Amino acid sequence: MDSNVAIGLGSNLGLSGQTVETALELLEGYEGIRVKKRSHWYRTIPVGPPQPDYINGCAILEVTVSPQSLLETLLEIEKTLGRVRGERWGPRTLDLDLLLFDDLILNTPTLEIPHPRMRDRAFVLVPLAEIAPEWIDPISKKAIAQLLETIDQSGVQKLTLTN
Ligand SMILES: Nc1ncnc2c1ncn2[C@@H]1O[C@H](COP(=O)(O)OP(=O)(O)OP(=O)(O)O)[C@@H](O)[C@H]1O
Ligand SMILES: Nc1nc2c(c(=O)[nH]1)N=C(CO)CN2
Repeated sequence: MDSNVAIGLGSNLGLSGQTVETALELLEGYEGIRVKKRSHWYRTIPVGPPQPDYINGCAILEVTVSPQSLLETLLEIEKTLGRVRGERWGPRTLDLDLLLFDDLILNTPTLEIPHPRMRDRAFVLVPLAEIAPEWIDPISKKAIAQLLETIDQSGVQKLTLTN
């Protein structure tokens, strides 16, 4: 059975625009993963310690793999594209977050779904609302478009030259 998954992509080191594009291409190359929809890319003000602006976006995948297996794939792509783990919420060449997996709620030591911080993050909700405004977050029971209404979006700016 196919599952619908939302992921978030982010980068603020190196050639960020290229890196996030390549991440989507690599994902398409995996058995059991298809990229169904993608948002525009956005320039976003960093949340956390002072660091360069990010490029952020979201994609909807159709998958036949398990949540854990998908997480492993995301971590593998982060590694392939040069991510070195630094400080928490610090700069990175690529960050791939698993945001939503159907209407699943999962809490394991290595994987939490929905992503626990997605509801507070304009850099997630703005691109996600572009491609999945009606998707209901199973924790808050609110649609993504509704969650977006409650947060400050001023740090998120659509990039018009790409995508
Ligand atoms: N929904 C999820 N998506 C991605 N990683 C997750 C998720 N839930 C738990 N993790 C775990 O979080 C670990 C560390 O993630 P990471 O270093 O990307 O955190 P971060 O990007 O600094 O912070 P944040 O999670 O706030 O975006 C991953 O190795 C993974 O095991
Ligand atoms: N704007 C923005 N800020 C961040 C981001 C991100 O992707 N975009 N990721 C972080 C670590 O998860 C910390 N801060």
